[in-house]
Amino acid sequence: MMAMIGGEMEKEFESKLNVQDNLADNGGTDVNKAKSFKFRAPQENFTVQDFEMGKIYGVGSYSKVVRAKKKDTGKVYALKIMDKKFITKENKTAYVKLERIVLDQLTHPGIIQLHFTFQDTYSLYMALESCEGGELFDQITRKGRLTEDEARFYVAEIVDALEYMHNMGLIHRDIKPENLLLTSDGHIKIADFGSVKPMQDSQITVLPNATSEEEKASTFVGTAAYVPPEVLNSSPATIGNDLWALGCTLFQMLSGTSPFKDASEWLIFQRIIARDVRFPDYFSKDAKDLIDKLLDIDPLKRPGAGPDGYESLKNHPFFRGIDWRNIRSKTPPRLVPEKGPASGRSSGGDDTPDSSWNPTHIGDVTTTGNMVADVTSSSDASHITKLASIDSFDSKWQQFLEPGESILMISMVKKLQKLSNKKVQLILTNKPKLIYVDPSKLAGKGTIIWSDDPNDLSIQVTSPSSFKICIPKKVITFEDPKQRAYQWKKAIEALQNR
Ligand SMILES: Nc1ncnc2c1ncn2[C@@H]1O[C@H](COP(=O)(O)OP(=O)(O)OP(=O)(O)O)[C@@H](O)[C@H]1O
Repeated sequence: MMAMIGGEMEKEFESKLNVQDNLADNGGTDVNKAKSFKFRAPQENFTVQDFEMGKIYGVGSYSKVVRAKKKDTGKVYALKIMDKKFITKENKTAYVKLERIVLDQLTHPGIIQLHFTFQDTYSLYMALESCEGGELFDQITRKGRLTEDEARFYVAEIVDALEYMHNMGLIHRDIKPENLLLTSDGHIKIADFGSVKPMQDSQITVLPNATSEEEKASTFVGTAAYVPPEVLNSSPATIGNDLWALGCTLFQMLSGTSPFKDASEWLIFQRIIARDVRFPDYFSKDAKDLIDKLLDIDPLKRPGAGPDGYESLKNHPFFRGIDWRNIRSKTPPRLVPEKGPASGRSSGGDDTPDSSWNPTHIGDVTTTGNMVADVTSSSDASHITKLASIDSFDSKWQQFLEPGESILMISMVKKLQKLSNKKVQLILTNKPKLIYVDPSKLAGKGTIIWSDDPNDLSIQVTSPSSFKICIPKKVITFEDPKQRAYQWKKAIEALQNR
């Protein structure tokens, strides 16, 4: 019975995702149409049993990325796992296809490489080059802010990769510190190509129907804080989008926060449209000037987007001394490791045998499809947390909302308790409602009773990353690694005073 259901699902999914078939009947006039296309990164017949699953690198809106070591070769990959049912239900097939086909055609040391793909009844798997150094975002958070030399190193590597990508006719559209990953030795790799947009004259082959639902509905693609003003005014995407986002990213490296920060997306958009940007005094003249130019309201005036191409960007005084031809041979800034139980672990080379590997944590395909276990959250290898089964894999927070209710703010935070700290998803809705959810079990863990009266509900910020929510007879302490404590306070108080 299970097999039949699985088989049906696979067929349905295949019909939506079959690249070769789509290409074969392509009669459209798309600029990037292909009569025949062969993937470079092969579609393998592997199964999850061929890998030893390790820690979870991160969770995206429709995927989970897990460290996975191929048993026969010992090679380590970042396995991006996507639940077919979820992707189909959420109309994300266009993103998946696009990311797969685009990554397949890109070869640059500053861009994450796709090694191979495979699938089973429930999931699609993309074996990506593993970035052991984590997100640039976390380096900024851990260091507070970067020195100008450190920022210059990272921005130069990003510029080098963007130049390649833009020359290939691709706009990334979601450049931000979370999508800039670091290798174990600290070099930058651009990741997350789900929002990519090929230009008219792109050298990249895409599918004729590779337009996402959001695109068709012309809602904006990307991340609120890094989106340029013209996109908010529904102008078509240009490479200027990425250059604006680069300006925001440099600002964030140097200051610790993005330039257009506010409590809600709507307020952020107001700031972007007004180009309400204020430079801290400690930014150098050159850094201010470069950011100011990258944040030009006119996308064509942003350095890199004008008629002289990338020369005007690379020749900017901020980059004085950069040897653009040998950029990847320079020594990267020191990486600050994560604090906590995992920090003592070797974050070193992909081939380093890792004592936390445990043969018992391989996916259980017999009962639930695929289960993966997080073995690195504790040095004790017997501590194995089973993650949500594939059915609830990646399911969104929507299930905790009523019809018409929408999320105003959401953060993966730590709820500090006497004996143990719990990771929870804290959600504030427009109802207003304040709840926290267990992200792995996808179970509601608590509701903080709402009151407009600050005597019955108040929020105290104790540092940029920690805050307390005070309700009658109870104080709940949270830690937000993304340092949004003040934003939480602002958002809750704004709702109380609405
Ligand atoms: N190659 C990789 N090596 C190491 N970690 C990775 C790699 N690719 C992704 N990650 C981590 O996994 C997380 C999830 O990645 P994914 O591409 O699925 O989604 P995302 O970019 O975070 O979100 P969304 O899809 O919602 O835009 C990332 O935030 C990143 O921290």
